[in-house]
Amino acid sequence: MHTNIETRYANHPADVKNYDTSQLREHFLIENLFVEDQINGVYTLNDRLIVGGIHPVNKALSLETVDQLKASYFLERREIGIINVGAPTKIEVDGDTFELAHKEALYIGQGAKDVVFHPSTEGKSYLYFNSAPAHKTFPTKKVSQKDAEVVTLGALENSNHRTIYKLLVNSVVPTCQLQMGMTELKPGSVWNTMPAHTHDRRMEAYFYFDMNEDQAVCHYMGQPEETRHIWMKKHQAVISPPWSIHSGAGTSNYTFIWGMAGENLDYGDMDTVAPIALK
Ligand SMILES: O=C[C@H](O)[C@@H](O)CC(=O)C(=O)O
Ligand SMILES: [Zn+2]
Repeated sequence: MHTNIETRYANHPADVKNYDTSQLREHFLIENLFVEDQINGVYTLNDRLIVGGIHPVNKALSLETVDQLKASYFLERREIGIINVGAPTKIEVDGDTFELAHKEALYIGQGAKDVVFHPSTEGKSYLYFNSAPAHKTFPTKKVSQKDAEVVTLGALENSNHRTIYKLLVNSVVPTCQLQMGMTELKPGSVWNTMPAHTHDRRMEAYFYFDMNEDQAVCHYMGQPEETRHIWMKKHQAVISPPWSIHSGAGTSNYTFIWGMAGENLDYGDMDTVAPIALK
């Protein structure tokens, strides 16, 4: 076995209000996604999303089923989205090989039995994934930044100039409930998702990368009138419950991956909160 998936329960906002720093980190922060020759992650009871990292170095790693699923194979009742945050690498899906360049995504539909992640021959293979329960099989598809729905938001004057690549969204690839994409901040811009928002219909997970090891991102969460922060390093992820804002400010620019699951596939369904309304 090379897979480690830890269960995290969902939290009530009235309870989270009383969490200290270590409790906030224990419940929401995901620190060790990339361990050599392992698949590591978290099964959150927020919409049952699995958030994980795959780091094959010396051997290929198969997507094993885990206890939480009580399924004979991982994708028996699930779909998965994978984004390459490392060197170019190969993923095999029931005998078909997909070459994934840096920042390319792969959607694998429910029912795929043999999924194998290979070490990179050009550097280190780092793959980040989100997986959600699925009721139907949609075709497996590779998605590059050029296939994405792209929007550029913000301005350098507000330190939030950024490009959003909607990779695994329903205008690009049909999915049951998973949506994933990547947001790149321009040099000099540090704020993501500002103005912030909530979407009670969907939970979300953020994963920060593309930054120097000695830089950090201060991630904001909580109800808009009761916010908290979690300091995060490169290659860490954080769970955002449906009732929480999810926004961050870095000590440099960075890129992050967002992934959602829940009630709808409507990216635009969000309740925006003005900066001056936050507490
Ligand atoms: O619900 C959507 C997600 O929070 C992100 O796509 C927001 C984001 O990338 C940004 O504004 O920088
Ligand atoms: Zn969001």
